[in-house]
Amino acid sequence: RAKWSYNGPDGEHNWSSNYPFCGGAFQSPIDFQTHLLRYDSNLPPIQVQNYNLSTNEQLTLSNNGHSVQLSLPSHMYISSLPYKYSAAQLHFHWGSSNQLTGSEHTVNGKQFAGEMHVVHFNSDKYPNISMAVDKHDGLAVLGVFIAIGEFNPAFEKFFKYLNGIKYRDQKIQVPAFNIHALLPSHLDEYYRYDGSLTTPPCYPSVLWTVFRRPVTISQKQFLALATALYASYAQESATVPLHGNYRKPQLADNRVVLVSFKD
Ligand SMILES: NS(=O)(=O)c1c(F)c(F)c(S(=O)(=O)CCO)c(N[C@H]2CCCc3ccccc32)c1F
Ligand SMILES: [Zn+2]
Repeated sequence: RAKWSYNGPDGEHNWSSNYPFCGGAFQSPIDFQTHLLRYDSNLPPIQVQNYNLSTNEQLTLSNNGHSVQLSLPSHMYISSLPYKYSAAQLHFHWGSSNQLTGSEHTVNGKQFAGEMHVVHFNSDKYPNISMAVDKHDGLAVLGVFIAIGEFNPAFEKFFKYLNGIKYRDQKIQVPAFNIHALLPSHLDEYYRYDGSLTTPPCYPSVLWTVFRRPVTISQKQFLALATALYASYAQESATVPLHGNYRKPQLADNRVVLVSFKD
């Protein structure tokens, strides 16, 4: 597997030389420009099941060198889509300590401070995410914009452990908690389009649902996320900070973005 990063010689402009899909169609993220949007009254509110995990369950929090990810049990799922999509993991994209612009999707060019992705796979058709990841109906990702505002106690449930996974491939077990509390209000208002993984191998296998409303975390919480982690291994002398891990918006081509809200 070729290495890739968000800047330098292995940056996104060169992803397609090792990962051909990254130069293909249906790429994500995109800019939700008003003229691309089409209201669809048939889009139901997003419904999720078993997101309220019990505290005696444990989740694996890890630094994979590209993001901070939290493993999720497959008994969590989305029930309002044409297939059952079971949870796999959630992870984040952010800017840097002085750049409050780290979201992947944007709204009329507006970038939020960060973005959370809850990755699910089609468990009606595939036994696990590895079998689903490159199929056109394989994945469904919930995108949540992150804005700076009130302190968010739900995010603190795992932000407080970030110093235990400062370096690449470090992982720790953390007590599970109510993942639903990480989602914004109004799960009935969202953008919907067919797209891809936003990291290599960029498979065009994702049904994207990006909620209209952001969640907020405090400036202090955002700084912890933006400054705690390294993309480099613990024993490496040259540390590489992990920040700015967002792909730029891709061409929408003639894709329509459906929206579940009118105004
Ligand atoms: N933005 S995004 O497209 O949602 C997105 C990321 F940005 C992202 F960094 C990851 S990663 O952390 O796994 C690092 C690089 O793949 C994923 N992983 C997914 C897809 C790849 C295979 C796989 C296997 C198990 C669990 C999750 C995933 C990802 F889907
Ligand atoms: Zn992501």
